[in-house]
Amino acid sequence: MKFIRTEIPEVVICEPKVFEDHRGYFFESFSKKLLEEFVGHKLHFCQDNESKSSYGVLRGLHFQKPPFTQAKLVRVIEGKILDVAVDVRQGSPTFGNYFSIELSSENKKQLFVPRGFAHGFVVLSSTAVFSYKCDNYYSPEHDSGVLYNDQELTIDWKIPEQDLILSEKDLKQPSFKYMKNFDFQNNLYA
Ligand SMILES: Cc1cn([C@H]2C[C@H](O)[C@@H](COP(=O)(O)OP(=O)(O)O[C@H]3O[C@@H](C)C(=O)[C@@H](O)[C@H]3O)O2)c(=O)[nH]c1=O
Repeated sequence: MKFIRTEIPEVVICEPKVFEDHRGYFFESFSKKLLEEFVGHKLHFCQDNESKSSYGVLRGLHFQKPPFTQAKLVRVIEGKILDVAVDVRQGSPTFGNYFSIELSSENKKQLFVPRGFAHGFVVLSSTAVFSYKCDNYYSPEHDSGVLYNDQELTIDWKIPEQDLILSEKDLKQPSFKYMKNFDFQNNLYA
């Protein structure tokens, strides 16, 4: 597994080593030890999620409020997406910055999205199956988000606005300027 820091250093691209032969392919999709060594702290992934979406579906931008903040390790099993992580840690040198990357079943790249980031993705292929690990359990009471097309964030979602399909919830997410000063620091890692 190769790990690459992005321009937001805590956001890490993970590139598995893929072994191909006449039967197909094999790769280690997750190694707790290697990822912990690279990020420099323990990770306690406790919930795995999967969703399937069609072209233009945009899920996000989501995060859970303390004390249920979540780090995520995300990947694509089928299809292609643009994955986006926004730094919502007030006081961070990259507060309000975002990192985006294409993840696909073909390139097999994964993204480590730390706690204190809002996360979302849009589907670029006809369908996509998205799979991810979380290091905290789902807590609907702590579910929160930021509007995908917030004027301050100016995220390039790479597909025409008229093709986007969002949930009612995501169409009504608050704008970034209402982002509260959540205490992510004290909820970073156990
Ligand atoms: C996220 C989640 C949802 N649900 C339920 C709640 C709801 O009825 C249904 C669909 O929920 P949502 O609309 O929030 O699903 P979705 O929009 O796919 O939410 C996900 O989006 C991506 C971008 C993320 O980063 C994830 O952490 C998660 O927030 O599934 C759970 O039971 N457990 C979970 O962990």
